[in-house]
Amino acid sequence: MTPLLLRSQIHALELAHAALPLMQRAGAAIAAYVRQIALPGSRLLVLAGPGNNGGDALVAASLLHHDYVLNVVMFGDPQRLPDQAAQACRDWQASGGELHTALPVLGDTPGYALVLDGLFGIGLARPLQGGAAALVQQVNALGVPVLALDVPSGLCADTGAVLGVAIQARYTLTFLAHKPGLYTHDGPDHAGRVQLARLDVPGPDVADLVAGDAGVAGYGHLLDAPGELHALKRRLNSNKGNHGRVAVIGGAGGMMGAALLAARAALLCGAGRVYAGLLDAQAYGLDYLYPELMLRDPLPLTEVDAADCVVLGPGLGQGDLALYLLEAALRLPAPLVLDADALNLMACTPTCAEQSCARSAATIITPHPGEAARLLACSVAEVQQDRIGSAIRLAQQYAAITVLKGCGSVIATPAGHWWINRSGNPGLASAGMGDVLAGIIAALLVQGLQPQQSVLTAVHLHGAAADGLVASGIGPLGLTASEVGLQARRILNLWLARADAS
Ligand SMILES: NC(=O)C1=CN([C@@H]2O[C@H](COP(=O)(O)OP(=O)(O)OC[C@H]3O[C@@H](n4cnc5c(N)ncnc54)[C@H](OP(=O)(O)O)[C@@H]3O)[C@@H](O)[C@H]2O)[C@@H](O)CC1
Ligand SMILES: Nc1ncnc2c1ncn2[C@@H]1O[C@H](COP(=O)(O)OP(=O)(O)O)[C@@H](O)[C@H]1O
Ligand SMILES: [K+]
Repeated sequence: MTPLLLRSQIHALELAHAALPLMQRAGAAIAAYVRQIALPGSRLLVLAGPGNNGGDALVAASLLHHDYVLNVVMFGDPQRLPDQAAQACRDWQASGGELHTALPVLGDTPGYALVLDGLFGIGLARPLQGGAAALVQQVNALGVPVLALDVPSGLCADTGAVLGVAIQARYTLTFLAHKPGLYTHDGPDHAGRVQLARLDVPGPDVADLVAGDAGVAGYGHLLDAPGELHALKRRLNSNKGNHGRVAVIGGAGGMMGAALLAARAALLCGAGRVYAGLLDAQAYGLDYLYPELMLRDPLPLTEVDAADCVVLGPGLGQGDLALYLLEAALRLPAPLVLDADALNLMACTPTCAEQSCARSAATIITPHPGEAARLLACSVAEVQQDRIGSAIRLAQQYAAITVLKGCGSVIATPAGHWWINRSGNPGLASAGMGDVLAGIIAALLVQGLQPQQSVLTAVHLHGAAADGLVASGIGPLGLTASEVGLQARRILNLWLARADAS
């Protein structure tokens, strides 16, 4: 899996390799990339900021000078550039290059083929305001493809939060290592296609030694592959009893669909037996589409007691029975997946955190940002401003593997390990998708994957299913959770066959 480094960890890597000509290498990588995407002779707009990100842009400008028409806009005082960037600036001027202080008016001359955004990189320290914000807005309004250098200016490399306003790039060439902010929250909307230029610096072993902020164990990983699936391979001589029992509890009045979606997804992803304990007194005794499901009254907890994994929450409601079931489930010795209303109930029942921390089996919580905000007693905006930190805090507060859902779902463990999922698309932004995810996690878990591996694989599979459907014209508009469950089955079996063949 691809490492993701926080800014503090990138700085550690940079320090460890300070003797290398990194800015020269970054400039060369930019120039090579530009040659791939812009025709020689075309006009380029180069934005150079007040730090080393600007230095990178200026080195590239010098390298591209002979083959392109370049307009370089310097934001900030060139006299106050850091040493290497100041040298890059002198080199640019020595080669006859001009520095503009504002976007040149082009008049009748042909427009820009490409903008190189070297305003701010990982040194962005506060929201863009005034001249910087205006420049970014002007550039976004040009409607010209932008190549962001390292990070789109205005985007926080650690969190993917837009600080004021941010460059809307078509491409991002990022240096040394991938940054989490490119892959979660607003990052993917601003970064476009991301490519890494390692600058001939070996992997992030050094950064491994650097603990991030409080609670962060080290660098994270981009979840861009399914991982080890060997445990899912079935013996020829197997029976349903070998493939685990999932119990889904939820489906109060008007919300039975949520529990059925989770239960069906568990069935489709291979669980040997799936029970659905439905709170709705009017619940049908049968799921006509999937009569394989065993629909029960959630009380007594007989099937639940025997389950190898319990999913509690889809359509659960927040009444007295729901709370009773939550507290009973927290006492079960089986792994537990808590979603939706189970999380809302936990947020307003302080004893649940203590109960969750005391459990011997794995606890998995899958909040969307709204549920996470309730659990952390903060606003959704605060959760989103720091999705990695929020996921780790939740994992620690509940001693639970946590999936903070949304664009670039963040998975975190109580030990502070973290991942960002790369699969998925906004077709998933529709009702019922979270229920399907909970069911998939449980199915993988009861079939023998370890809890952490179940969560990572399920999250990636869920997104990959949506991506596969969108690629075949089903979605993003109108993609349904039921279709994602079916496609997850197809992809999981393909992954398994591929793993088997290799
Ligand atoms: N790491 C490496 O190994 C390598 C790094 N490289 C490159 O260096 C980049 C990091 O460079 P960097 O540290 O100089 O920071 P950078 O992003 O240019 O910005 C800092 C400047 O911006 C200013 N500033 C900040 N926020 C602001 C705001 N809101 N509004 C206005 N101003 C603001 C800030 O001013 P101050 O906060 O001091 O007032 C300071 O002047 C990195 O992204 C990569 O491109 C490559 O050369 C390859 C090797
Ligand atoms: N824009 C998006 N990009 C990628 N994944 C998304 C996006 N929006 C939603 N998802 C995914 O879809 C699922 C939605 O879950 P949730 O919000 O709990 O839905 P529901 O409560 O309706 O079941 C999560 O797995 C989430 O990560
Ligand atoms: K930039």
